Amino acid sequence: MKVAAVIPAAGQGVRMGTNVPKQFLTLCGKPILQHTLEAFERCGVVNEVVLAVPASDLDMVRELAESVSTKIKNVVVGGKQRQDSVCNGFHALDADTDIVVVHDGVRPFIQPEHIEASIAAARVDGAAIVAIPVSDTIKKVNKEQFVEGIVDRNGLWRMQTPQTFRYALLKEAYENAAADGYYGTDEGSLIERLGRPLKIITGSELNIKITRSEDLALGEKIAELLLEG
Ligand SMILES: Nc1ccn([C@@H]2O[C@H](COP(=O)(O)OP(=O)(O)OP(=O)(O)O)[C@@H](O)[C@H]2O)c(=O)n1
Ligand SMILES: C[C@](O)(CO)[C@H](O)COP(=O)(O)O
Repeated sequence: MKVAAVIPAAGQGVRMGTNVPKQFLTLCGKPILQHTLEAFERCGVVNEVVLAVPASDLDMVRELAESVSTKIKNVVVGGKQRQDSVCNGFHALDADTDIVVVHDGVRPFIQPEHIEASIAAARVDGAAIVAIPVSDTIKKVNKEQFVEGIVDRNGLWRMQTPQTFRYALLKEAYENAAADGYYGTDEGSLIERLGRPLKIITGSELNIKITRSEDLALGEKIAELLLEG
């Protein structure tokens, strides 16, 4: 079985507000993207890794990636939106790939067992997403920041990555989305449009997406916690 990971890391990091895109910021002494690559290096089931990065960082990332990972198949230029970047990475894969694991470059605390669980589920069900159940009260809030109403949280889960698919299914999902000009915030939404099942794997609260500046301090603590464990 050939398993490939596509890691989108071509975002601007607007919400982080730094000049350097957040995937290259230092967390516990190394770039965030390096932590992510090391997690995939530790995951024995993944055979190869494709990265999508900003055009201006292609050479720098290729050097970094090849120094920490033995699995780099290609480093490609990302696109305008996250979906474009993942799609560019997908097109760098061989057609005999069985399973594709999509994982945000800025989720550095993914544990190999969650990657493996998503792969095992995708083999059976075609598509699997790592997610966690919502544990707060959820309300709909308007632009003026007044509550419009409560949302029943029963059955609500927060989607993370990895999002893992059989190659042929993801290919069909991209073709379908491209034909309709559809953009989603995750790959799972492209599968939903096809009406295919999506299995949910329970993940971890520690698998945060580094999005805003406060996530950097939180990330340092999570890294300490994982090192202790
Ligand atoms: N055009 C894009 C946009 C995002 N990403 C990647 O998708 C992941 C999750 O996206 P997000 O957290 O939204 O990152 P940014 O788009 O960089 O953040 P922002 O929306 O704050 O600009 C990140 O690894 C990011 O680099 C990408 O590869 N290409
Ligand atoms: C794919 C994702 O990580 C699932 O939670 C998320 O949607 C990506 O973040 P973005 O802010 O929508 O780019």
